[in-house]
Amino acid sequence: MHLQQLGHPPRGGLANVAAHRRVLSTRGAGRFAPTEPTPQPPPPQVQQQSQQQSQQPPPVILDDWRTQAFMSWARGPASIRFAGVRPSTFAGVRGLAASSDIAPEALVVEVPRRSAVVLAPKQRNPCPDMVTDDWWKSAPWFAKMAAMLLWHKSRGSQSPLALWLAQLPADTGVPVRWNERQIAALQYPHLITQVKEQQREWQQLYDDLVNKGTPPGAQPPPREDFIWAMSCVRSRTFSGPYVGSTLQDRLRTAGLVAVLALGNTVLGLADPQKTLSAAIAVLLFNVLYEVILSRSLRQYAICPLIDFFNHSSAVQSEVSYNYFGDSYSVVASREFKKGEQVFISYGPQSNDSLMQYYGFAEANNPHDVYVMTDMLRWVTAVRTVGQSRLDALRASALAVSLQQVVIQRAGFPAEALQAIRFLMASDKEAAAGISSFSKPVSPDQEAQLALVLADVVRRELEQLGSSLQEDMALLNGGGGSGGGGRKGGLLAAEAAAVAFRLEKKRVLTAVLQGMGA
Ligand SMILES: C[S@@+](CC[C@H](N)C(=O)[O-])C[C@H]1O[C@@H](n2cnc3c(N)ncnc32)[C@H](O)[C@@H]1O
Repeated sequence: MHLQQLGHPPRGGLANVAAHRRVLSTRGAGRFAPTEPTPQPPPPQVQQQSQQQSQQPPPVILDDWRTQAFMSWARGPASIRFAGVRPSTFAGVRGLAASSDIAPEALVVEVPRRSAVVLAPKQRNPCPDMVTDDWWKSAPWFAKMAAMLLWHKSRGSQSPLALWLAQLPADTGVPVRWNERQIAALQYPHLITQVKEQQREWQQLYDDLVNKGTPPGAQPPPREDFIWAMSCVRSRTFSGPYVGSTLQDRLRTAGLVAVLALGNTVLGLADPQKTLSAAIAVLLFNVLYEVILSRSLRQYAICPLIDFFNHSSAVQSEVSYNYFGDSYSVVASREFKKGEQVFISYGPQSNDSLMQYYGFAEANNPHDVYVMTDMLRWVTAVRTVGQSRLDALRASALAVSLQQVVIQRAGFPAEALQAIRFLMASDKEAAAGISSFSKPVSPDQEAQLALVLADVVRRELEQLGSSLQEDMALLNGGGGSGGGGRKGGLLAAEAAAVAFRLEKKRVLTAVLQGMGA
């Protein structure tokens, strides 16, 4: 069975597993759903960026004791199969480097489910000594997985996952763990609002755990640990539709039903014909129930070693679940040369979600957008709009079309264009009603519209607090980045914020260039 990574078409894979693979996606993908305009081919600078994949900094092979212990565990007790990759750092960021040439479609990593942290739908509370069943039932998936992680951590070397846990990053680099000043450095109201909401939500989850979710006699984990665990979960989990029971579980159920049916027949408790029909009915019901169930439910998994892959939107390799092998795997989507970083795709994610959930922004990300939180403010600042026209817009179906406007490099959403055409129209034109502005009214009005849009984008750029050039100078000043988290003399959080806001400015600049402004 094949699950789809959000936005990615199913791909072929190893011949023997392809038909039974399900592709999983990283969380966070798809939360942000631009609706308009129609996707365009990537602009030239994006294609250039994709080609630059091979110009990655050279890998520095990781051979510290933690990595060595983890890799021995992976090879040994965890039975993780991998070929042609080794943990390395690239300009200070850990990832997986090709240790030999990797052919397209080669199996790169395969992790048995038993060596992964998996959350299946309706899973019973696996850590009742740490969280109550009531908390478990009401907590969101990532809080449950965080509790599982902390439970394993609390068992120290007793946990089968101890050597994997030991090498998780202490600083996940995500803005939910930043202070006010660092968040403000993002300069982008849309993400600032999202991060602050996330901080409130996570605080509430922790308060619930402390006040209602800790069993009598147990100590809740420290707040910092809980927040750290949730940020690890959100940046390392893949999810996909639930596949129901594993093949092994189904065979076990079938065996049990067969034994019961045989017992019944041998002991003469029931007519063999009826027993056979009942057994078949039970098995069919079982399979059908799970097939129906699996359509609406999701499974979540963090797979050791697969969680070392960094993201690139220029590759298509995905994480898949192999039903017959009961394992998760990554198959190379293209050739990787020895020494290159082997990336996977976390899905077609904008920098908003990459920043919020993973703590980085991708340069020239083709899926990036700019969400303008209050476009009407700029429209009315750059052109005079009569009050009655504003009232008519507010009373129409397009009332919110100039709030949270999702702007792509390719342009503006159709509803926003329609609303601005209506605001700019003469009284005579406007009398035709707002619905008549869904398409260009006249070449003159379209020319006016383009001028307004260019002015709006310039206004937005002007109030961002720094220019694209200043951000580039900040990032490049002093050069280099380090594991300790400095880049161009900036601390990791500041560097990430500057890199992020630079990309937002690139989106707006590309919009201006696209309009010839
Ligand atoms: C699944 S982990 C990948 C391995 C991770 N670099 C590590 O050392 O454990 C996801 C995290 O890796 C980092 N990451 C992934 N892709 C990246 C990229 N293209 N550039 C910079 N950091 C990236 C981010 O910190 C993200 O939260």
